[in-house]
Amino acid sequence: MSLQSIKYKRGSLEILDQLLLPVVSKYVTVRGVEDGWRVINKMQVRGAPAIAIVGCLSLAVEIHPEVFETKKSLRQEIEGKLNYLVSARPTAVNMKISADELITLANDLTKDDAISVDEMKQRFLNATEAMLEKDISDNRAIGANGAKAILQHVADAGGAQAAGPVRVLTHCNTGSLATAGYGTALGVVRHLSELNKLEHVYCTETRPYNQGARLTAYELVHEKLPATLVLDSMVAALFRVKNVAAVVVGADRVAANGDTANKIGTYQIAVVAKHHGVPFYVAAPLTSIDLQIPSGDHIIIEVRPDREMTHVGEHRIAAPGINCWNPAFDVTPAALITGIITEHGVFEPSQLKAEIQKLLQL
Ligand SMILES: CSC[C@@H](O)[C@@H](O)C(=O)COP(=O)(O)O
Repeated sequence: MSLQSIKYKRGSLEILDQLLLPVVSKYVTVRGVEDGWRVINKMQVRGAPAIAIVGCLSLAVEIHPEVFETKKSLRQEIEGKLNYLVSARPTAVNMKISADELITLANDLTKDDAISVDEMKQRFLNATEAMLEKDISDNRAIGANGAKAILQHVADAGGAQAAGPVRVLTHCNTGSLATAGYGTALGVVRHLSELNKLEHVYCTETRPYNQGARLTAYELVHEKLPATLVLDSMVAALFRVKNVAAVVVGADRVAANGDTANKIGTYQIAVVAKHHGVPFYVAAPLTSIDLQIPSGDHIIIEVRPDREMTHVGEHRIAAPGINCWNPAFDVTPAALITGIITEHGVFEPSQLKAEIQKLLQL
């Protein structure tokens, strides 16, 4: 059974505290929006899809016992609190996209005279809860599409791994812990394994928060997948000697031109992959794609506290007094990206906007 980062039933929400993993496995109760904002901001829950789902469900558990006199008061609460939740972490777009969708729903229901305030609340709860199932089914589709694309690329290129199984590299954590389940980039790895086409997966440590060493490694060991941890500084050496067939990473925000913000260190892996001729894939659900911004220059990069660099847990590792720069994400230019793997297919960055507009009939 895969790990469960989010436990929800109507009126009750718990998240697996990712600050304590892999040493302690403990669930934290999220009683409402204040708790939701805090667990996202402190990174007790993290990963773009999980941030959005926990944020929206924190509002669902808050609203569940409340009684609203009017649809207008319910709508105001939904809009105000969702916009507040968007401010917990700025780079990932999923929370913003989900908030906008739910606010639109609340506005439509407010205008519809045939719907009572109680029905409006039920419809809002149903829409929020549907995010859990949808995320898992999207991830399964991403896994299948990504595995197919990687195997096809390897077959087209010929060479040692032409018939698979393949060796892949991933960065940060994009698995069950970062989503409602299955994972995005890690879903691709999982699907390769289900096809018996995964020879080995390498995961980076992902300094400074160590999502790779603490979380991805934990998931890979849990799933008994053939995996090896490498330090972030080892990627070039790894490509030189280990015959890696592809890189697959997640995304926090993909701009309309395909530029992709993801965990700090992603950009340098893409540069090194280009040098070695290794295809570089981004796995992202449509909820991570921001067609409102033309390029990655418009993405706000979250800068995290120095302490995440200077300390590991309570232990100081950096010289006291040194200045720190700690951006949590970087932007990989579209030119370095082979394909963007979505639940609807794999798109070249230059085709992304047109393909999605076609899908959404914009
Ligand atoms: C499916 S998770 C995709 C991204 O959110 C992931 O790659 C990442 O960068 C996570 O960053 P984090 O700071 O741990 O929230």
